[in-house]
Amino acid sequence: MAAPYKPNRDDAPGVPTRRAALRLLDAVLRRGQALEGALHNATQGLDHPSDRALAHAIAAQVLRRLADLDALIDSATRLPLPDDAKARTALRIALAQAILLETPPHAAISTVLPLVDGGPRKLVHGVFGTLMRQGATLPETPALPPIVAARWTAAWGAEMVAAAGRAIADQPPLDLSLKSDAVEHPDGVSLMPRHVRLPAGTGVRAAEGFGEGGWWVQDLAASLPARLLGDGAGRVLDLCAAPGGKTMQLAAAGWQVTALDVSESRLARLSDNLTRTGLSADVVVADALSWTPPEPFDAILIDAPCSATGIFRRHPDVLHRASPRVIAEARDIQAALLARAGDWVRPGGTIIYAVCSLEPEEGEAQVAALLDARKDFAVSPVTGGDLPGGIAPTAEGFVRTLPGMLADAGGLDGFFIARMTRNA
Ligand SMILES: C[S@@+](CC[C@H](N)C(=O)[O-])C[C@H]1O[C@@H](n2cnc3c(N)ncnc32)[C@H](O)[C@@H]1O
Repeated sequence: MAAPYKPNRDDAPGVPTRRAALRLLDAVLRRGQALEGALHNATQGLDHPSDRALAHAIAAQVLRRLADLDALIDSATRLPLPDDAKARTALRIALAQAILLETPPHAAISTVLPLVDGGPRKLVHGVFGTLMRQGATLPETPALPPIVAARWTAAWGAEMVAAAGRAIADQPPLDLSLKSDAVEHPDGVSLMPRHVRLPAGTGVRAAEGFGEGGWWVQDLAASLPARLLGDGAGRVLDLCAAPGGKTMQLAAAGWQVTALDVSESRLARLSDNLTRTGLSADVVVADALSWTPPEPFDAILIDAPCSATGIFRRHPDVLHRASPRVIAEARDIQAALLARAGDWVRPGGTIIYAVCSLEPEEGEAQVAALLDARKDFAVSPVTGGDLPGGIAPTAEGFVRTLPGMLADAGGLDGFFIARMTRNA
């Protein structure tokens, strides 16, 4: 972990926030950290929550529009700046503010120039000035990082890539999962039973019924895996459970839930969520790669750790962190989890395998490998009735949500989900 940051006392107002944005971008783009995970360290020394929020917003906008911002910068420099040059990142920050966050250009550049003190200040000033004089704008539809665009074009086609670009431009709506349709909840659009969709930017804690605990925030796609198990029919293992969105669904549906996760801090959030919603589960802190259950379960839900490229709308950093190495590492853990869990479900029992990833090797390929290796498992095909209107199962009976689906209703995250049963 990077050493905590020490503030520079000579900084003019506004500069520390831009320094924090620079550290955030450095953490994501150079060290492969998650944007949310880097926030605490990178914003040390910013006393006001609004400054921390601004640093976060600037970094998130840069990550959303990185390819387009870089194209602008390259259009105004004779020799391309190296990808990881501080001058390039400083320009990305200044341009994102001036073009996307409505910061007056003089404020956008004057707060950024100190970031390149002792370096190419003149160049940064000159490139920014040139672009502002030209009235630089960004394309209406954001471009994806070229490596992601190439990968997704190969896997899903050009139309999906265009839809993913459009999805980056819009703030996604807020989905709630309800404990039951009878609970108090804010008014919104319901796309399935026990679901409500609210406009983007709705504040959660102030929303109706938060204190009563009748609902929790969960993207519509993320609610599908637990729905596929139906009403409680015995003991279920929620493997990789924290922070507990699916645990709460399963408990609310009447399952006796064992919620296991390797992360103690994330499980603390799961316990808080259970307390707020008045639901219960047996919570186990353990590494699923070494833990063994005392007896088999009736069902297992594996919401496996993954590259998380399906949640790029809310977490644009995933687009830049999901390198081939990261995807390959996730794939190895997923295969090991699936292989172990196969022995933990009773004959006749069900496994749900889910990943919030748009990479086929983490989804379709994992299930194909399991079905190949374990002849005692078969797909239990998902039907249209299990899914929101407008989404159909794949020909194999899986769920594959992609950018572009339900676009008119606000879209949903990218997920792969399979339901399999072990032969009795
Ligand atoms: C996709 S998240 C789970 C989200 C959760 N199911 C929900 O709906 O709120 C994946 C989880 O896997 C956990 N995890 C990763 N490796 C693990 C392992 N070897 N054993 C148990 N949990 C693991 C992570 O700590 C993380 O909480």
